[in-house]
Amino acid sequence: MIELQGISKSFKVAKRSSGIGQAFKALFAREHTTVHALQEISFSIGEGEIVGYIGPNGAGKSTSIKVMSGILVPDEGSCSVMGYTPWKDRTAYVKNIGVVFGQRSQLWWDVPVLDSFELLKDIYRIPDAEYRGNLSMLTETLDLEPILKVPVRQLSLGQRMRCEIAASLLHGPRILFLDEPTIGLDAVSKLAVRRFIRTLNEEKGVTVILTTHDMSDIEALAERILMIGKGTLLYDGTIGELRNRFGTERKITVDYETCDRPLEIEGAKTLSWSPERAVFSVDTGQYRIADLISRLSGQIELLDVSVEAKPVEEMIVELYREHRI
Ligand SMILES: Nc1ncnc2c1ncn2[C@@H]1O[C@H](COP(=O)(O)OP(=O)(O)OP(=O)(O)O)[C@@H](O)[C@H]1O
Repeated sequence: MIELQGISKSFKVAKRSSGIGQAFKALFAREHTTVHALQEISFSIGEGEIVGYIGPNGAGKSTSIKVMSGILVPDEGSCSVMGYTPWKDRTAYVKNIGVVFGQRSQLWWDVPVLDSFELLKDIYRIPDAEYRGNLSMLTETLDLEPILKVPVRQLSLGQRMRCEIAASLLHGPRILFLDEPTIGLDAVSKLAVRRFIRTLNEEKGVTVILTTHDMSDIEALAERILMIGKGTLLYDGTIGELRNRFGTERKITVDYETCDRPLEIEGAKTLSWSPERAVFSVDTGQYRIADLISRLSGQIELLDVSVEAKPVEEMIVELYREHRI
């Protein structure tokens, strides 16, 4: 559905010098530097996938989204999305995609949300019946009824984001590009946005490309991760593969009434112990967690047990460190 082959994009940026003398000189001979935002990026994404596109600040994520959505023309390489070259066949192409930039609005600030939607209906030339069907589905699933008549500038960030997502889907696109859609949202709004994206993907088969710095977004939504750093693609794999790459260690925390001696279980290394709680580390490649818990419960009455893998956030930080980005 999406195919990028050797995409590169550079920006020429004017050098800023300090001091009045330097600024005067720059009026006549401005110096430039080149920022290589994307360097020979290649990947393909299949229909119905949800892909997490991650990387540290300035890695090239937004530039990639802009190339894929046809806003930017790359210097080199080819990009085909549903058979279109995004920056060439723009008018026909944008009917097939939805784009949300979390940091920027596509809604008109001073008019009620519904008026913005009507304008988008005209811009995208959405047939009446299709518009009404999509609007009613989006109003219900994103709980927009109470805010449809409110001007955008009066909305909270969470309310606005739900409207932005609806706006990007009014024309029923097959692909949705989301650039930091949960930035600044509270926990409840984040969960609502994630639930909606998941349902959209499962029920309508919409392909989703999601950039975010929030690794819990990635964990909740993306099966596959593309990681970019300094303009280069550094990792392409599933979260499961990432977990295996970082080992099969799991942390087991057990709570019990009281126990006056450290518990010892074959196959588990004790990380910490107190009369009410013990924490073990287990290699699940060698020992089954169920066996360890059953051995523990044979020794002591357990009140609570939790099993944790290394958080995705930590794995990603290690991956960034490995690649020195
Ligand atoms: N219009 C532009 N003019 C000059 N430089 C740009 C422009 N757009 C992006 N860049 C540079 O290209 C590089 C990649 O930027 P990009 O916005 O794609 O990163 P990002 O991964 O989305 O970062 P962030 O997570 O901070 O949003 C950065 O060094 C940025 O300064």
